[in-house]
Amino acid sequence: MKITEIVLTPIAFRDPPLLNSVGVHEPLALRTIVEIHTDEGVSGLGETYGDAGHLERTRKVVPALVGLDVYDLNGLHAAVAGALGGVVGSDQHGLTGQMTGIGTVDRVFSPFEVACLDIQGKHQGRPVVDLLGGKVRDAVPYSAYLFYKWAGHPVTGDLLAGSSNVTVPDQWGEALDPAGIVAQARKLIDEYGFGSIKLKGGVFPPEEEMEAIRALRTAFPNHPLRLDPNAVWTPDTSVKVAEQLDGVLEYLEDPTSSIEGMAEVAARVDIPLATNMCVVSFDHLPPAVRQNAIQVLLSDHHYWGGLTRSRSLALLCETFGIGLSMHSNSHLGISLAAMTHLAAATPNLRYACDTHYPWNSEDDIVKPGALSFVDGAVPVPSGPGLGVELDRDALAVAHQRFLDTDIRSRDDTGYMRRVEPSYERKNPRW
Ligand SMILES: O=C([O-])[C@@H](O)[C@@H](O)[C@H](O)[C@@H](O)C(=O)[O-]
Ligand SMILES: [Mg+2]
Repeated sequence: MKITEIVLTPIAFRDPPLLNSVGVHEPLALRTIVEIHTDEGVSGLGETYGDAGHLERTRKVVPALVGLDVYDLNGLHAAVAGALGGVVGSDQHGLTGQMTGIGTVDRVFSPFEVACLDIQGKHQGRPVVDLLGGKVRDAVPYSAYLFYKWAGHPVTGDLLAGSSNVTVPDQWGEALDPAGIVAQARKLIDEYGFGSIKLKGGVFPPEEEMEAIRALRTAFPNHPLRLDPNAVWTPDTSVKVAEQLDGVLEYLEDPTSSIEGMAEVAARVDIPLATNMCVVSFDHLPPAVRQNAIQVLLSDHHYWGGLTRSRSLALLCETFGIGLSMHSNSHLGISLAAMTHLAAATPNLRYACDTHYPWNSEDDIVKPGALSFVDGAVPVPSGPGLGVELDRDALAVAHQRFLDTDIRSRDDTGYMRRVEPSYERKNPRW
């Protein structure tokens, strides 16, 4: 079954002003939608990052993939590696860890692999979960992903003109203190039924973020809690926080940077440490295992080379006694479907997965119906392949948004500086 054509459509969708350790989300986030067409008339979908560098690398490999068989995933991976010719990318904002050569290949390969699995599933009349080993759960639990945030994006005349005085409030409201974070959690949990909570930290001094965690514990006594400051604490600060939140958090995510830094903290604390920053490609695993740096890995098929490689990663984690969770960046429904099929086929994925979806779902480019949240979990779409269909009108709107904006790469720090010119990026900050 040969690939006859690949269409890449860069899109932009609205994103609230979510704060993190390097700044704040811009009003629009970028993705690229991948459509693969075949000589048998079956087509498949993938979704990946939309930043300029990644888009360019993704475009670069397309000619090498046309003519290949959608069942030859090894051949496709080799073709991507060959076309990239050893190039090493960067995610610039740096929140998904340091990229390596193999990590770059895996990142570019991923949406093509997902689209090929979508085609294989449609061809065989089976959902993707069946191609990954079969369903071990009917629905995949996700966590309420909380962010400190402004009431809305600052606006003066044009969208990015930059004054912090005027804002257009969004439906989520402001969350800059424990009460705001608890209110945000309540809204997400009321609407989606989430049974776990993650707070994106690294925004305020650790004492304030611990206060927010304690407020969440009081408000939601039975919800497992996580805190993720994206590696802006020193090892000593990380140890202090871990000691004070021992018994409160199910895991502490990326408190400090590097495998060595995480190993130092892990040796001094009891609380499990999780990462989606210091172990982000296969060549990071041996040193992380040798140094006992992490207890939980947040996998992410977008940079671990797609769904089949993520299944291999799960097995490696099981082998080395590392727990498995799932990471998310801003994304739409094709990614949510892929994440759900993967998690449903991964027996040792025992933590609720992260998802940004509630923050961005209003601009989704898949037709409604296939994806829903029931008690905080997404039932595995039952249709063949990924089980989702493109909404061509919504895709056209999202592509036009991309054409109309100047944003070509995610730049949380640059956007923050337009609003607060004295903002400095620091690592470690505390
Ligand atoms: O979207 C964000 O601000 C997150 O901080 C994201 O970029 C991270 O990659 C991610 O969610 C994480 O868990 O580190
Ligand atoms: Mg993280």
